[in-house]
Amino acid sequence: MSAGMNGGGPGRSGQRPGRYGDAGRQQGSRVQGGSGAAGKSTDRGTRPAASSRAVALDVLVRVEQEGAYSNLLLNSSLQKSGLSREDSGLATELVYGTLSRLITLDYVLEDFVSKGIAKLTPWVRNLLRLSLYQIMYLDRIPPHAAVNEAVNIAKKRGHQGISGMVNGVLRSVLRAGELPVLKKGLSETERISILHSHPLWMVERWAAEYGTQTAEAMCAANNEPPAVSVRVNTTMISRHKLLEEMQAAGLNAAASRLSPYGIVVKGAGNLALTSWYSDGYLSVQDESSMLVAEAVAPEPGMRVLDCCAAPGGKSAHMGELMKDDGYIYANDLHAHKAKLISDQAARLGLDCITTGSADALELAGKLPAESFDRILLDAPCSGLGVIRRKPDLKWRKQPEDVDSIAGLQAELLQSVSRLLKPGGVLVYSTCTTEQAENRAIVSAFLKRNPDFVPVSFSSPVWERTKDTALAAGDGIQLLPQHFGSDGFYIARLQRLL
Ligand SMILES: C[S@@+](CC[C@H](N)C(=O)[O-])C[C@H]1O[C@@H](n2cnc3c(N)ncnc32)[C@H](O)[C@@H]1O
Repeated sequence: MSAGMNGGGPGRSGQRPGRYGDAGRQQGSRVQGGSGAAGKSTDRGTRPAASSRAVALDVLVRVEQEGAYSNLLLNSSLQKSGLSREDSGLATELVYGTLSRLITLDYVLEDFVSKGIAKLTPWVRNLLRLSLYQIMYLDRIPPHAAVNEAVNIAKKRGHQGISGMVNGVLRSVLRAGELPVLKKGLSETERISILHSHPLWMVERWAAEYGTQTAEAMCAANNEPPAVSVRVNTTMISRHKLLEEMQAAGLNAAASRLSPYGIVVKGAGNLALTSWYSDGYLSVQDESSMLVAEAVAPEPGMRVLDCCAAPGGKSAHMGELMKDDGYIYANDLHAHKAKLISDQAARLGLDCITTGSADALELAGKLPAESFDRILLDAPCSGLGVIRRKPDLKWRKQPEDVDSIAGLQAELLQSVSRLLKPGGVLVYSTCTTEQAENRAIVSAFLKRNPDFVPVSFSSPVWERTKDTALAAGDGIQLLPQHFGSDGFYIARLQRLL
Protein backbone atom coordinates (compact mmCIF):
# COMPACT_ATOMS: atom_id res chain seq x y z
CA MET A 1 0.00 0.00 0.00
CA SER A 2 1.45 3.34 -0.94
CA ALA A 3 1.36 6.59 0.98
CA GLY A 4 -0.76 8.07 -1.78
CA MET A 5 -3.41 5.42 -1.14
CA ASN A 6 -3.48 6.48 2.50
CA GLY A 7 -4.22 10.04 1.50
CA GLY A 8 -1.99 13.01 2.19
CA GLY A 9 1.13 10.88 2.42
CA PRO A 10 4.59 12.06 1.52
CA GLY A 11 4.57 11.37 -2.21
CA ARG A 12 5.99 13.73 -4.84
CA SER A 13 2.70 15.15 -5.98
CA GLY A 14 1.97 18.85 -5.46
CA GLN A 15 4.40 21.71 -4.99
CA ARG A 16 5.80 21.89 -1.51
CA PRO A 17 7.52 25.09 -0.43
CA GLY A 18 10.99 24.67 0.99
CA ARG A 19 10.79 24.08 4.72
CA TYR A 20 13.79 26.13 5.70
CA GLY A 21 14.90 27.47 2.33
CA ASP A 22 14.20 31.08 3.25
CA ALA A 23 16.07 31.00 6.52
CA GLY A 24 18.84 33.31 5.37
CA ARG A 25 19.18 37.09 5.39
CA GLN A 26 17.02 39.20 3.19
CA GLN A 27 16.75 42.72 2.04
CA GLY A 28 14.07 45.33 2.42
CA SER A 29 14.00 49.00 3.24
CA ARG A 30 14.46 48.23 6.92
CA VAL A 31 16.51 45.10 6.53
CA GLN A 32 20.23 44.94 7.16
CA GLY A 33 22.56 42.75 5.15
CA GLY A 34 21.90 40.03 2.57
CA SER A 35 21.20 40.25 -1.10
CA GLY A 36 17.78 38.81 -1.90
CA ALA A 37 14.62 40.87 -2.37
CA ALA A 38 12.31 40.94 0.63
CA GLY A 39 9.97 37.99 0.58
CA LYS A 40 11.60 36.49 -2.52
CA SER A 41 11.76 32.74 -2.28
CA THR A 42 14.99 30.98 -3.01
CA ASP A 43 15.41 29.60 -6.49
CA ARG A 44 17.84 26.82 -5.94
CA GLY A 45 16.14 24.78 -8.68
CA THR A 46 18.56 22.70 -10.65
CA ARG A 47 21.77 24.54 -9.75
CA PRO A 48 24.48 22.13 -8.67
CA ALA A 49 24.92 22.53 -4.93
CA ALA A 50 27.28 19.74 -4.00
CA SER A 51 28.79 21.78 -1.20
CA SER A 52 25.37 22.33 0.43
CA ARG A 53 24.95 18.59 0.43
CA ALA A 54 28.45 17.99 1.74
CA VAL A 55 27.85 20.41 4.64
CA ALA A 56 24.48 18.83 5.36
CA LEU A 57 25.98 15.34 5.23
CA ASP A 58 28.72 16.24 7.69
CA VAL A 59 26.16 17.69 10.12
CA LEU A 60 23.89 14.64 9.84
CA VAL A 61 26.76 12.25 10.51
CA ARG A 62 27.89 14.17 13.58
CA VAL A 63 24.36 14.50 14.94
CA GLU A 64 23.99 10.73 14.61
CA GLN A 65 27.45 9.70 15.80
CA GLU A 66 28.28 12.34 18.42
CA GLY A 67 24.79 13.32 19.58
CA ALA A 68 25.52 16.91 18.47
CA TYR A 69 22.62 19.40 18.54
CA SER A 70 21.62 19.94 14.91
CA ASN A 71 20.86 23.66 15.24
CA LEU A 72 24.15 24.54 16.95
CA LEU A 73 26.27 22.37 14.69
CA LEU A 74 24.50 23.55 11.55
CA ASN A 75 24.93 27.22 12.49
CA SER A 76 28.65 26.84 13.10
CA SER A 77 29.11 24.70 9.97
CA LEU A 78 27.30 27.25 7.82
CA GLN A 79 29.39 30.07 9.22
CA LYS A 80 32.60 28.21 8.36
CA SER A 81 31.37 27.00 4.96
CA GLY A 82 31.14 30.33 3.11
CA LEU A 83 28.03 29.03 1.31
CA SER A 84 25.77 31.59 -0.36
CA ARG A 85 22.42 32.42 1.20
CA GLU A 86 20.62 30.07 -1.16
CA ASP A 87 23.04 27.19 -0.66
CA SER A 88 22.86 27.69 3.11
CA GLY A 89 19.08 27.48 2.76
CA LEU A 90 19.39 24.17 0.94
CA ALA A 91 21.87 22.77 3.49
CA THR A 92 19.51 23.82 6.29
CA GLU A 93 16.55 22.25 4.59
CA LEU A 94 18.43 19.01 3.98
CA VAL A 95 19.52 18.73 7.61
CA TYR A 96 16.16 19.50 9.23
CA GLY A 97 14.13 17.72 6.58
CA THR A 98 16.21 14.54 6.76
CA LEU A 99 16.18 14.54 10.57
CA SER A 100 12.47 15.17 10.60
CA ARG A 101 11.65 12.32 8.16
CA LEU A 102 14.11 9.78 9.52
CA ILE A 103 11.66 6.95 10.24
CA THR A 104 10.04 7.18 6.80
CA LEU A 105 13.40 7.41 5.02
CA ASP A 106 14.87 4.43 6.87
CA TYR A 107 11.70 2.42 6.33
CA VAL A 108 12.02 2.95 2.58
CA LEU A 109 15.78 2.38 2.44
CA GLU A 110 15.54 -0.95 4.32
CA ASP A 111 13.80 -2.39 1.25
CA PHE A 112 16.60 -1.32 -1.09
CA VAL A 113 19.80 -1.91 0.89
CA SER A 114 20.38 -5.65 0.91
CA LYS A 115 22.58 -5.81 4.03
CA GLY A 116 20.31 -3.40 5.94
CA ILE A 117 21.05 0.27 6.63
CA ALA A 118 22.33 -0.33 10.18
CA LYS A 119 25.42 -2.05 8.74
CA LEU A 120 26.34 0.83 6.43
CA THR A 121 29.17 3.24 7.24
CA PRO A 122 27.55 6.31 8.91
CA TRP A 123 28.36 8.70 6.06
CA VAL A 124 26.95 6.32 3.44
CA ARG A 125 23.76 5.77 5.48
CA ASN A 126 23.27 9.52 5.88
CA LEU A 127 24.09 10.21 2.24
CA LEU A 128 21.34 7.80 1.22
CA ARG A 129 18.94 9.41 3.70
CA LEU A 130 19.52 12.96 2.53
CA SER A 131 19.34 11.93 -1.13
CA LEU A 132 16.10 10.04 -0.56
CA TYR A 133 14.76 13.07 1.30
CA GLN A 134 15.31 15.16 -1.83
CA ILE A 135 13.70 12.53 -4.03
CA MET A 136 10.62 12.11 -1.84
CA TYR A 137 10.02 15.60 -0.49
CA LEU A 138 11.73 18.32 -2.55
CA ASP A 139 9.77 18.88 -5.71
CA ARG A 140 12.15 21.55 -6.97
CA ILE A 141 15.12 19.21 -7.12
CA PRO A 142 14.88 16.81 -10.07
CA PRO A 143 15.37 13.26 -8.80
CA HIS A 144 18.22 12.54 -11.24
CA ALA A 145 20.10 15.62 -9.91
CA ALA A 146 19.77 14.30 -6.35
CA VAL A 147 21.15 10.92 -7.48
CA ASN A 148 24.04 12.45 -9.45
CA GLU A 149 25.07 14.65 -6.53
CA ALA A 150 24.98 11.66 -4.19
CA VAL A 151 27.15 9.62 -6.56
CA ASN A 152 29.66 12.50 -6.87
CA ILE A 153 29.94 12.78 -3.08
CA ALA A 154 30.31 9.01 -2.77
CA LYS A 155 33.09 9.04 -5.40
CA LYS A 156 34.94 11.77 -3.54
CA ARG A 157 34.60 10.18 -0.11
CA GLY A 158 34.76 6.48 -0.89
CA HIS A 159 35.81 3.98 -3.50
CA GLN A 160 34.17 2.89 -6.75
CA GLY A 161 32.19 0.14 -5.00
CA ILE A 162 30.47 2.58 -2.64
CA SER A 163 29.49 5.04 -5.36
CA GLY A 164 28.17 2.11 -7.42
CA MET A 165 26.09 0.92 -4.48
CA VAL A 166 24.72 4.45 -3.82
CA ASN A 167 23.87 4.80 -7.49
CA GLY A 168 22.19 1.39 -7.59
CA VAL A 169 20.09 1.96 -4.46
CA LEU A 170 18.89 5.41 -5.50
CA ARG A 171 18.10 4.37 -9.06
CA SER A 172 16.04 1.44 -7.72
CA VAL A 173 14.23 3.93 -5.50
CA LEU A 174 13.43 6.08 -8.55
CA ARG A 175 12.00 3.08 -10.37
CA ALA A 176 9.78 2.16 -7.38
CA GLY A 177 7.36 5.09 -7.83
CA GLU A 178 5.20 6.32 -4.95
CA LEU A 179 6.86 5.77 -1.55
CA PRO A 180 6.74 4.59 1.15
CA VAL A 181 5.06 1.28 0.38
CA LEU A 182 3.61 0.28 3.76
CA LYS A 183 3.62 -3.40 4.69
CA LYS A 184 0.33 -5.17 5.35
CA GLY A 185 -0.88 -5.74 8.91
CA LEU A 186 0.38 -2.52 10.49
CA SER A 187 -1.64 -1.06 13.33
CA GLU A 188 -3.02 2.48 12.92
CA THR A 189 -0.38 3.92 15.22
CA GLU A 190 2.42 2.06 13.37
CA ARG A 191 1.09 3.44 10.09
CA ILE A 192 1.09 6.99 11.48
CA SER A 193 4.56 6.52 12.95
CA ILE A 194 6.04 5.43 9.60
CA LEU A 195 4.11 7.80 7.39
CA HIS A 196 4.69 10.91 9.49
CA SER A 197 8.02 9.86 10.96
CA HIS A 198 7.33 10.06 14.69
CA PRO A 199 8.46 7.52 17.30
CA LEU A 200 5.78 4.92 17.96
CA TRP A 201 5.69 5.71 21.69
CA MET A 202 4.81 9.34 20.91
CA VAL A 203 2.06 8.39 18.49
CA GLU A 204 0.64 5.87 20.96
CA ARG A 205 0.71 8.42 23.74
CA TRP A 206 -1.08 11.03 21.65
CA ALA A 207 -3.59 8.49 20.31
CA ALA A 208 -4.43 7.46 23.89
CA GLU A 209 -4.78 11.08 25.00
CA TYR A 210 -6.45 12.72 22.01
CA GLY A 211 -7.63 9.88 19.71
CA THR A 212 -5.96 8.48 16.59
CA GLN A 213 -7.22 11.13 14.19
CA THR A 214 -5.93 13.99 16.32
CA ALA A 215 -2.64 12.16 16.88
CA GLU A 216 -2.18 11.90 13.10
CA ALA A 217 -3.02 15.59 12.66
CA MET A 218 -0.43 16.45 15.32
CA CYS A 219 2.25 14.42 13.54
CA ALA A 220 1.38 15.93 10.16
CA ALA A 221 1.45 19.47 11.61
CA ASN A 222 4.84 18.79 13.19
CA ASN A 223 6.22 18.13 9.71
CA GLU A 224 4.98 21.46 8.34
CA PRO A 225 7.35 24.42 8.03
CA PRO A 226 7.22 26.53 11.20
CA ALA A 227 5.63 29.95 10.76
CA VAL A 228 7.61 33.08 11.50
CA SER A 229 5.83 35.50 13.78
CA VAL A 230 6.85 38.61 15.65
CA ARG A 231 5.47 40.35 18.70
CA VAL A 232 5.03 44.08 18.40
CA ASN A 233 6.52 46.19 21.19
CA THR A 234 3.42 48.27 21.78
CA THR A 235 5.33 50.68 24.02
CA MET A 236 7.01 51.88 20.79
CA ILE A 237 4.65 51.27 17.88
CA SER A 238 1.14 49.94 17.23
CA ARG A 239 0.63 46.66 15.41
CA HIS A 240 -1.27 48.51 12.69
CA LYS A 241 1.63 50.92 12.07
CA LEU A 242 4.31 48.20 12.05
CA LEU A 243 2.20 46.09 9.72
CA GLU A 244 1.92 49.05 7.35
CA GLU A 245 5.69 49.56 7.44
CA MET A 246 6.34 45.90 6.73
CA GLN A 247 3.91 45.76 3.84
CA ALA A 248 5.36 48.98 2.42
CA ALA A 249 8.79 47.31 2.55
CA GLY A 250 7.39 44.48 0.41
CA LEU A 251 7.04 41.85 3.13
CA ASN A 252 4.23 39.32 3.10
CA ALA A 253 2.98 40.25 6.58
CA ALA A 254 -0.45 39.77 8.16
CA ALA A 255 -1.99 40.32 11.57
CA SER A 256 -1.96 37.20 13.77
CA ARG A 257 -5.38 35.58 14.30
CA LEU A 258 -4.20 34.25 17.60
CA SER A 259 -2.64 37.24 19.34
CA PRO A 260 -3.50 40.94 19.11
CA TYR A 261 0.24 41.61 19.51
CA GLY A 262 1.41 39.31 16.72
CA ILE A 263 2.31 39.64 13.05
CA VAL A 264 2.89 36.59 10.87
CA VAL A 265 5.51 37.10 8.19
CA LYS A 266 6.10 34.73 5.27
CA GLY A 267 9.32 34.28 3.33
CA ALA A 268 11.15 37.20 4.92
CA GLY A 269 14.12 35.34 6.38
CA ASN A 270 15.47 36.19 9.79
CA LEU A 271 13.62 39.22 11.16
CA ALA A 272 16.13 39.52 14.00
CA LEU A 273 18.46 40.94 11.33
CA THR A 274 16.17 43.88 10.59
CA SER A 275 16.42 47.37 12.02
CA TRP A 276 12.85 46.94 13.35
CA TYR A 277 14.44 44.39 15.64
CA SER A 278 17.55 46.35 16.60
CA ASP A 279 15.40 49.45 17.19
CA GLY A 280 13.25 47.43 19.62
CA TYR A 281 10.00 47.52 17.63
CA LEU A 282 9.59 43.76 17.53
CA SER A 283 10.67 40.45 19.01
CA VAL A 284 10.62 37.13 17.21
CA GLN A 285 8.16 34.93 19.12
CA ASP A 286 5.75 32.11 18.35
CA GLU A 287 2.08 33.13 18.37
CA SER A 288 1.14 30.64 21.12
CA SER A 289 3.86 32.02 23.38
CA MET A 290 2.29 35.46 23.04
CA LEU A 291 -0.88 34.18 24.68
CA VAL A 292 0.91 33.47 27.94
CA ALA A 293 1.68 37.06 28.98
CA GLU A 294 -1.82 38.00 27.91
CA ALA A 295 -3.19 35.29 30.23
CA VAL A 296 -1.08 36.68 33.09
CA ALA A 297 -2.71 40.07 32.34
CA PRO A 298 -0.27 42.19 34.35
CA GLU A 299 -1.28 45.81 34.85
CA PRO A 300 0.88 48.92 35.12
CA GLY A 301 2.28 49.35 38.63
CA MET A 302 2.05 45.66 39.56
CA ARG A 303 4.74 43.42 41.07
CA VAL A 304 5.28 40.39 38.84
CA LEU A 305 7.45 37.30 39.28
CA ASP A 306 8.61 35.32 36.22
CA CYS A 307 10.07 32.19 37.82
CA CYS A 308 11.75 30.51 34.81
CA ALA A 309 12.29 33.51 32.60
CA ALA A 310 15.20 32.99 30.20
CA PRO A 311 15.66 33.95 27.42
CA GLY A 312 13.08 36.51 28.49
CA GLY A 313 10.41 36.54 25.78
CA LYS A 314 7.47 36.46 28.15
CA SER A 315 9.06 38.77 30.74
CA ALA A 316 9.55 41.34 28.00
CA HIS A 317 5.99 40.90 26.76
CA MET A 318 4.68 41.43 30.29
CA GLY A 319 6.82 44.58 30.57
CA GLU A 320 5.27 45.84 27.35
CA LEU A 321 1.75 45.09 28.60
CA MET A 322 2.57 47.00 31.82
CA LYS A 323 3.77 49.94 29.72
CA ASP A 324 7.11 49.60 31.50
CA ASP A 325 5.47 50.73 34.73
CA GLY A 326 5.88 48.39 37.70
CA TYR A 327 8.34 45.68 38.72
CA ILE A 328 9.11 42.35 37.05
CA TYR A 329 11.52 39.99 38.76
CA ALA A 330 12.78 37.74 35.95
CA ASN A 331 14.48 34.73 37.48
CA ASP A 332 16.21 31.77 35.86
CA LEU A 333 18.22 28.89 37.24
CA HIS A 334 21.17 29.59 35.00
CA ALA A 335 23.17 32.72 35.83
CA HIS A 336 24.58 33.01 32.30
CA LYS A 337 21.03 33.33 30.92
CA ALA A 338 20.32 36.48 32.95
CA LYS A 339 22.19 38.47 30.31
CA LEU A 340 19.86 37.18 27.59
CA ILE A 341 16.94 38.63 29.54
CA SER A 342 18.60 41.96 30.33
CA ASP A 343 19.77 42.33 26.71
CA GLN A 344 16.18 41.86 25.52
CA ALA A 345 14.90 44.37 28.08
CA ALA A 346 17.53 46.94 27.03
CA ARG A 347 16.80 46.46 23.32
CA LEU A 348 13.08 46.93 23.93
CA GLY A 349 13.60 49.96 26.18
CA LEU A 350 12.11 48.26 29.24
CA ASP A 351 13.40 49.41 32.63
CA CYS A 352 10.88 47.52 34.76
CA ILE A 353 12.68 44.16 34.50
CA THR A 354 15.17 43.07 37.15
CA THR A 355 16.96 39.78 36.57
CA GLY A 356 17.97 37.18 39.13
CA SER A 357 19.41 33.68 39.05
CA ALA A 358 18.24 31.07 41.50
CA ASP A 359 16.56 27.71 41.54
CA ALA A 360 12.88 28.66 41.49
CA LEU A 361 12.37 26.01 44.18
CA GLU A 362 14.32 28.29 46.51
CA LEU A 363 12.58 31.56 45.67
CA ALA A 364 9.95 31.08 48.38
CA GLY A 365 12.78 31.12 50.96
CA LYS A 366 14.42 34.20 49.43
CA LEU A 367 11.56 36.54 48.56
CA PRO A 368 8.83 37.86 50.91
CA ALA A 369 5.75 35.60 51.06
CA GLU A 370 2.58 36.82 49.33
CA SER A 371 4.43 39.72 47.70
CA PHE A 372 3.53 39.40 44.00
CA ASP A 373 0.33 40.41 42.18
CA ARG A 374 1.11 38.09 39.29
CA ILE A 375 3.32 35.03 38.96
CA LEU A 376 4.29 33.27 35.75
CA LEU A 377 5.64 29.74 35.94
CA ASP A 378 6.58 28.97 32.33
CA ALA A 379 7.94 25.65 33.41
CA PRO A 380 10.79 23.59 32.00
CA CYS A 381 9.06 20.79 30.07
CA SER A 382 9.53 17.99 27.54
CA GLY A 383 8.96 20.51 24.73
CA LEU A 384 6.88 18.16 22.59
CA GLY A 385 4.81 21.11 21.36
CA VAL A 386 7.75 22.59 19.45
CA ILE A 387 8.80 19.62 17.31
CA ARG A 388 8.28 21.62 14.10
CA ARG A 389 11.11 23.91 15.17
CA LYS A 390 13.27 21.23 16.76
CA PRO A 391 12.76 17.96 14.89
CA ASP A 392 15.56 16.21 16.80
CA LEU A 393 13.28 16.28 19.88
CA LYS A 394 11.52 13.32 18.27
CA TRP A 395 14.64 11.22 18.66
CA ARG A 396 16.15 12.78 21.78
CA LYS A 397 13.11 12.49 24.03
CA GLN A 398 11.99 9.30 25.74
CA PRO A 399 8.75 8.56 27.62
CA GLU A 400 10.65 8.66 30.94
CA ASP A 401 11.55 12.31 30.27
CA VAL A 402 7.89 13.29 30.56
CA ASP A 403 7.50 11.62 33.95
CA SER A 404 10.74 12.94 35.39
CA ILE A 405 10.09 16.56 34.41
CA ALA A 406 6.52 16.30 35.73
CA GLY A 407 7.89 15.75 39.25
CA LEU A 408 9.88 18.99 39.06
CA GLN A 409 6.94 20.92 37.60
CA ALA A 410 4.66 19.90 40.49
CA GLU A 411 7.28 20.95 43.05
CA LEU A 412 7.91 24.27 41.30
CA LEU A 413 4.22 25.13 41.17
CA GLN A 414 3.65 24.32 44.81
CA SER A 415 6.71 26.22 45.95
CA VAL A 416 6.26 29.49 44.01
CA SER A 417 2.52 29.66 44.73
CA ARG A 418 3.33 30.84 48.27
CA LEU A 419 4.72 34.07 46.83
CA LEU A 420 1.38 35.14 45.36
CA LYS A 421 -0.76 37.76 47.10
CA PRO A 422 -4.32 36.73 47.97
CA GLY A 423 -6.45 37.81 45.01
CA GLY A 424 -3.43 37.52 42.72
CA VAL A 425 -3.14 35.44 39.53
CA LEU A 426 -0.63 32.68 38.81
CA VAL A 427 -0.21 31.34 35.28
CA TYR A 428 1.27 27.88 34.72
CA SER A 429 2.36 27.25 31.13
CA THR A 430 4.38 24.74 29.11
CA CYS A 431 5.24 24.22 25.45
CA THR A 432 4.25 20.58 25.56
CA THR A 433 1.27 18.50 24.52
CA GLU A 434 1.68 16.00 27.39
CA GLN A 435 -1.15 16.08 29.90
CA ALA A 436 1.09 14.47 32.55
CA GLU A 437 2.91 17.83 32.51
CA ASN A 438 -0.18 19.95 32.06
CA ARG A 439 -3.64 18.97 33.23
CA ALA A 440 -2.31 16.48 35.81
CA ILE A 441 0.01 19.05 37.42
CA VAL A 442 -2.66 21.71 37.69
CA SER A 443 -5.39 19.42 38.91
CA ALA A 444 -3.15 17.91 41.64
CA PHE A 445 -2.15 21.44 42.67
CA LEU A 446 -5.77 22.61 42.92
CA LYS A 447 -6.69 19.57 44.98
CA ARG A 448 -3.88 20.28 47.40
CA ASN A 449 -4.47 24.06 47.56
CA PRO A 450 -8.13 24.92 48.11
CA ASP A 451 -7.20 28.62 48.32
CA PHE A 452 -6.64 28.56 44.52
CA VAL A 453 -9.33 28.40 41.83
CA PRO A 454 -9.00 28.02 38.04
CA VAL A 455 -9.97 31.10 36.00
CA SER A 456 -8.53 30.06 32.62
CA PHE A 457 -11.82 30.10 30.79
CA SER A 458 -12.72 33.66 31.72
CA SER A 459 -9.57 34.91 29.97
CA PRO A 460 -9.80 36.71 26.61
CA VAL A 461 -7.28 34.12 25.44
CA TRP A 462 -9.89 31.39 25.84
CA GLU A 463 -12.62 33.53 24.30
CA ARG A 464 -10.45 33.88 21.20
CA THR A 465 -9.30 30.27 20.94
CA LYS A 466 -12.16 28.17 22.31
CA ASP A 467 -13.65 27.16 18.95
CA THR A 468 -10.39 25.45 18.04
CA ALA A 469 -8.22 24.83 21.11
CA LEU A 470 -9.02 22.17 23.70
CA ALA A 471 -10.05 22.55 27.30
CA ALA A 472 -7.59 20.32 29.15
CA GLY A 473 -8.77 19.99 32.73
CA ASP A 474 -8.58 23.48 34.18
CA GLY A 475 -6.42 24.90 31.41
CA ILE A 476 -6.22 25.53 27.68
CA GLN A 477 -4.35 23.19 25.32
CA LEU A 478 -3.27 24.37 21.88
CA LEU A 479 -2.05 21.68 19.51
CA PRO A 480 0.25 22.49 16.57
CA GLN A 481 -2.50 21.90 13.99
CA HIS A 482 -4.96 24.29 15.65
CA PHE A 483 -3.43 27.57 14.50
CA GLY A 484 -0.14 26.44 12.96
CA SER A 485 1.62 27.67 16.09
CA ASP A 486 3.53 25.78 18.77
CA GLY A 487 1.67 23.36 21.04
CA PHE A 488 1.12 25.15 24.34
CA TYR A 489 -0.70 24.68 27.63
CA ILE A 490 -1.86 27.62 29.72
CA ALA A 491 -3.66 27.50 33.07
CA ARG A 492 -4.68 30.66 34.88
CA LEU A 493 -5.19 30.23 38.63
CA GLN A 494 -6.39 32.81 41.13
CA ARG A 495 -5.64 32.84 44.85
CA LEU A 496 -8.76 33.51 46.86
CA LEU A 497 -8.84 36.63 49.04
C1 LIG B 1 10.42 27.18 28.91
S1 LIG B 1 11.90 27.96 29.30
C2 LIG B 1 11.37 29.57 29.70
C3 LIG B 1 11.14 30.44 28.52
C4 LIG B 1 10.86 31.88 28.93
N1 LIG B 1 9.73 31.97 29.81
C5 LIG B 1 10.62 32.77 27.73
O1 LIG B 1 9.47 33.03 27.37
O2 LIG B 1 11.60 33.23 27.13
C6 LIG B 1 12.25 27.30 30.86
C7 LIG B 1 13.40 27.94 31.58
O3 LIG B 1 13.42 27.37 32.89
C8 LIG B 1 14.73 27.40 33.36
N2 LIG B 1 14.77 26.50 34.52
C9 LIG B 1 14.84 25.15 34.53
N3 LIG B 1 14.78 24.69 35.78
C10 LIG B 1 14.67 25.77 36.59
C11 LIG B 1 14.59 25.96 38.00
N4 LIG B 1 14.62 24.91 38.82
N5 LIG B 1 14.51 27.20 38.46
C12 LIG B 1 14.50 28.28 37.63
N6 LIG B 1 14.58 28.16 36.29
C13 LIG B 1 14.66 26.93 35.78
C14 LIG B 1 15.56 27.01 32.17
O4 LIG B 1 16.87 27.52 32.29
C15 LIG B 1 14.79 27.68 31.01
O5 LIG B 1 15.39 28.89 30.67
